[in-house]
Amino acid sequence: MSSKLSFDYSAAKKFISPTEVEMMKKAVQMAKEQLISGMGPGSDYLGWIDLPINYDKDEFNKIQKAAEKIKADSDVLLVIGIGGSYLGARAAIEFLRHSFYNSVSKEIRKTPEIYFVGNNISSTYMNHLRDVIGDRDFSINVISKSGTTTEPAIAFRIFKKLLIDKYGKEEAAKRIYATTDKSKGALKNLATSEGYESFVVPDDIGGRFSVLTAVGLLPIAVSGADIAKLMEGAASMRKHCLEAPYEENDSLLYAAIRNILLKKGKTIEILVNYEPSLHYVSEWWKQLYGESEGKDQKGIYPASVDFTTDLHSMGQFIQDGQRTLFETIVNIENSSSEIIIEEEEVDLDGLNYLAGKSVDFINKSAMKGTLLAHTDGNVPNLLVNLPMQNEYYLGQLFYFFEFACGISGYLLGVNPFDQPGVESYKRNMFALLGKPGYETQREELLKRLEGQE
Ligand SMILES: O=P(O)(O)OC[C@H]1O[C@](O)(CO)[C@@H](O)[C@@H]1O
Repeated sequence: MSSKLSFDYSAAKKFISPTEVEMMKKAVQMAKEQLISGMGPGSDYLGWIDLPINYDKDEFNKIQKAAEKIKADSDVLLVIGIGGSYLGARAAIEFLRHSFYNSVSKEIRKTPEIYFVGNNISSTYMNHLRDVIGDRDFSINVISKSGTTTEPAIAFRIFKKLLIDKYGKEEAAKRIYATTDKSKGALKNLATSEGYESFVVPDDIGGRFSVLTAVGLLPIAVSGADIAKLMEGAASMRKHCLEAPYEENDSLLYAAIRNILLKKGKTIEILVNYEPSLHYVSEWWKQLYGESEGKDQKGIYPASVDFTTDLHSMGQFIQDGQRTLFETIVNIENSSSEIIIEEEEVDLDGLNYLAGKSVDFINKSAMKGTLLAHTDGNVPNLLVNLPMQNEYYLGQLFYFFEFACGISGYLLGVNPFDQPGVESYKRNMFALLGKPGYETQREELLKRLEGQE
């Protein structure tokens, strides 16, 4: 077993020549130089680079204390946030904790149930969540870097009322934890005026790079996962990313290879897993790469599948559809639990040939077989190997993808740290909702919508 995450593109060698990898070296090194010197575009948002060795220890202790209080006084924690203020925490909790975290008995889980809200505008979802909370004790961690995002603001208004109705204003304020900008935004103002305990999203860390700040760490700590180990893993990967030479640098090579493949018309990258617990890691990764690279009419479209589940739905397309795809498999080398297939006296289901084999061995065989089949179908397959499913290696994985994302964005010639395109839908939504200041756009949009009827 290797002691760190490793990137392996040996299965894709028929699509990529050693010369191409060598020829990318200079560009990658320049991108790295730009990134770490802060000379590239978006350099106001590079706080994540040194975060794993440079984080605010007082804030970290405060997070752990708050987590202990929530664990002690709440059956349920609501985590309100969207995008980067949601996906990292959910990815970590689903990856690190029980597959049925909220449903398993409290004796096994030992920590509060955790539900995510404010990541959609569905009244059905929110009403159903009220049913789940029932009359149990709960707390809220509301997370918004800008403090002005509509989805979490709506959910917060609704669930804050529930909390106040249950506990009264004063006690409710003690059960609200706000993670936001240190000085500005509606949420910060509310937190200050109501006296909520607050945590800071540093100015120089964008939402999608914020999982290792209080944004991710407070909910992750409440779930019982070890956030110190998570930071340790990220710190070890930071060292590797910064110090390992190009030829041995997993993150630099991943950035290089995906850009080589893009130049060959592989415009869609599918992140693949064989463990359901990685589903939200893929969702986190999609925002990281989608918001960072998809601009100026450029970028690799980040998609994801959960195998073997999706082999029975998307498998046909990947094997045989339009040849614009490549796959990156996140492979957990050593499964954390084992089931052995038992022999049955009468082999009615025809599975006795598997007797004595572990379910993980079967899963890995499915992975290897699929990798070869997809490669034969002209879909290059890359591998990101994680030795085990724990906090340390998840910290490595987060940092590995973040660093590669910065490099890859610069290779592509975009600013990987802004997201101007997200504003378009917001402007239209505000205009249609009649938000003050959007009167002219409202008229125009209403006319356009009438024309469509
Ligand atoms: O933390 P905030 O400011 O509520 O933003 C949530 C998400 O919304 C976006 O700003 C896009 O609108 C993402 O970049 C961000 O992760």
